[in-house]
Amino acid sequence: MPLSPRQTHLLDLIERPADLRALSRGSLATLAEEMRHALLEQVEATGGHLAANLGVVELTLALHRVFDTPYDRLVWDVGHQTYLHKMLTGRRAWMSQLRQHGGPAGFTRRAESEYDPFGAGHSSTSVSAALGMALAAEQKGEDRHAVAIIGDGALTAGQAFEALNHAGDRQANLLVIVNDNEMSISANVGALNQHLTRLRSNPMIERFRHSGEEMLAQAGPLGELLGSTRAGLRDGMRHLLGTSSLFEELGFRYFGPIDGHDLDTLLDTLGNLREQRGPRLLHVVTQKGRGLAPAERDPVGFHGVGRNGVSRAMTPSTDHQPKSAAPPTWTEVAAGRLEHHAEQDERVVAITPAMVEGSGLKGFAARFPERLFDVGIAEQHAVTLAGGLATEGMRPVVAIYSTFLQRAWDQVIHDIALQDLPVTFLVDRAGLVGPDGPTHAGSFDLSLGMSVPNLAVAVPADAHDLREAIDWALVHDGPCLVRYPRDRCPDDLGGQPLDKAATSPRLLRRSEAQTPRRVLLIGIGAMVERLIPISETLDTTLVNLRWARPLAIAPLAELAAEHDAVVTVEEGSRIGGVGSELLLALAEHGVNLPGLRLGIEDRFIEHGSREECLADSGLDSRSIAASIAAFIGKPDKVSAT
Ligand SMILES: Cc1ncc(C[n+]2csc(CCOP(=O)(O)OP(=O)(O)O)c2C)c(N)n1
Ligand SMILES: CC(=O)[C@@H](O)[C@H](O)COP(=O)(O)O
Ligand SMILES: [Mg+2]
Repeated sequence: MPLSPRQTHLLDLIERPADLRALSRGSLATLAEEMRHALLEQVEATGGHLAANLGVVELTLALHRVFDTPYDRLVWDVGHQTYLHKMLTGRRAWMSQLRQHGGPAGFTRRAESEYDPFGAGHSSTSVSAALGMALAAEQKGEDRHAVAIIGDGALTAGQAFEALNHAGDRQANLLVIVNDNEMSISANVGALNQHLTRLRSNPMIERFRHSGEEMLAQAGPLGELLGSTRAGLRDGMRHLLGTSSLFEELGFRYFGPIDGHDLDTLLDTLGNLREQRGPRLLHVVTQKGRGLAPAERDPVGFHGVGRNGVSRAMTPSTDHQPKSAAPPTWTEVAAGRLEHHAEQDERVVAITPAMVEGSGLKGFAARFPERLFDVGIAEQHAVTLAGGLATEGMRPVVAIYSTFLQRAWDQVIHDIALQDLPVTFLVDRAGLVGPDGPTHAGSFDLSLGMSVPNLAVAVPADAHDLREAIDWALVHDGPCLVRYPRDRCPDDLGGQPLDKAATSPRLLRRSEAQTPRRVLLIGIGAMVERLIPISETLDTTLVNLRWARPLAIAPLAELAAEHDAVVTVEEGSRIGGVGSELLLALAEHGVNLPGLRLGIEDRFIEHGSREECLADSGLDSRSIAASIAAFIGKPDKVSAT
């Protein structure tokens, strides 16, 4: 059922937030309606993060109405809920290319607009960043507001607490807005979430607060005098009732909870807060998916949707749709093997930092609910928790995206590898992810992992390798990282092992070319599949490396010695990656050949489709073939040694 176009008379008037401030207050409810509809139309056309945006229509409008943006700084956490913010800040027409090559990013981005004072994509940074801005304003003597808007999910991360801890102590001039919709991507978890629920569901506090404030208002000048101690009175009441908020204990004045869809309440409350200084926290209750019934019912399914995702949701589904014949994703294959092991071995437990769905753990959750730990957005904790479990003989598996693991490399090194603990890391979204862009690209797990002692690193090229790697990891007496991309997974690319080790590379093809043009092409991970036709066309030998650590250097050196050049291809940072390590190791083994390393270039790759991102880094099939051909076509270089 296509979305019916609707007029957006008021929204059409808004080029900048200043235009919004010029509208009559009475027209704002209509504007909110228009914004919600424009959002649906836009996500229908482009896909993107829908449910979180539907939940912040009124909040976004109210913030830009009350605060003097961009002079006042709005720092949105994660940034996945900023589509309306972008619409109101001069990017509405451009949004038709959202997350596409050359279009606006799906997150905030400094380079995009002066209204995006801080870029994000990873969660829980907003309070730190806004605090930095508040302290800078203090240093420079500027009276500007710094406002962090953070979700209840993002609030579960350690960094958010670190920032609150600092801000409360400094008594910084900072407003933190907690956008509480009781959801992370999945239902939110944790004791803090329960604390927010208690705060939400304490009408007694609200009654006391309102009647107390009314009394003060009616007391005229005396009330005003007392008004300065109003926060103190309120704090006292909360203490008396035993419902003091954690935030007050940390030095913030706590306001709310208020209904984040009630525009009048939002405007009044934010207006009042704008007149105050010091650390303030406003608890706003919103509904993820608000205004689109299917998204309200299923905010998890509507966290992110593809093109036409809105109209599809509104079309009654037929249960007879043909099943897709496409191969499974890497995520599905890995999750299936994990479940297989969990079935066999009760020591196998899975840990996810708030990515149950994305990491393919729904099946595991249903089958082994007691053995799945969703720790919230807490990557560092997830890793060290696994370490603790491993010390007690469990076989923990941390299912994590490469990009989010970046948060926890100290834990991987210090807590896991240094103690040689048997923790398995299923590192998903390794490589270029596409529309989420550089904030979410998994470019660094290989170059980081290559240098960590004790850490085994599997780079499976197909489902067969992936299953074997997980099998190996779960009996190995030490840590192991298994990495794979956001893509479909080929079943079995075949090939012969180079030696008897379980971690041996596989030879897929032998070159028939004569010296001096015999090239050994070493494919790393998911790149191997696209190298098969290239190696045939260019007549190279082709090896599927399978394991980056341990690196099977002896059989590889033997094979390389029969060649005149070596080319490595990996979907990870070229700098310090597997290719670099391999070529150096070969040289140390006396095989000193000209080498070409293909990998993610030394710059951040912009968003686009996954194929466009690969092309941007020279890793699509055509570019790889061209690079190798150019390399082979330089006989001087090839014959130089
Ligand atoms: C460090 C990090 N871990 C995980 C994610 C993936 N992620 C994106 S949004 C999200 C849920 C955030 O929940 P919340 O902050 O409450 O925002 P909501 O979507 O509910 O508005 C998660 C887990 C991320 N972006 N960054
Ligand atoms: C905003 C965020 O970080 C997630 O929602 C992310 O976009 C999910 O990515 P996948 O679609 O790859 O699971
Ligand atoms: Mg939330």
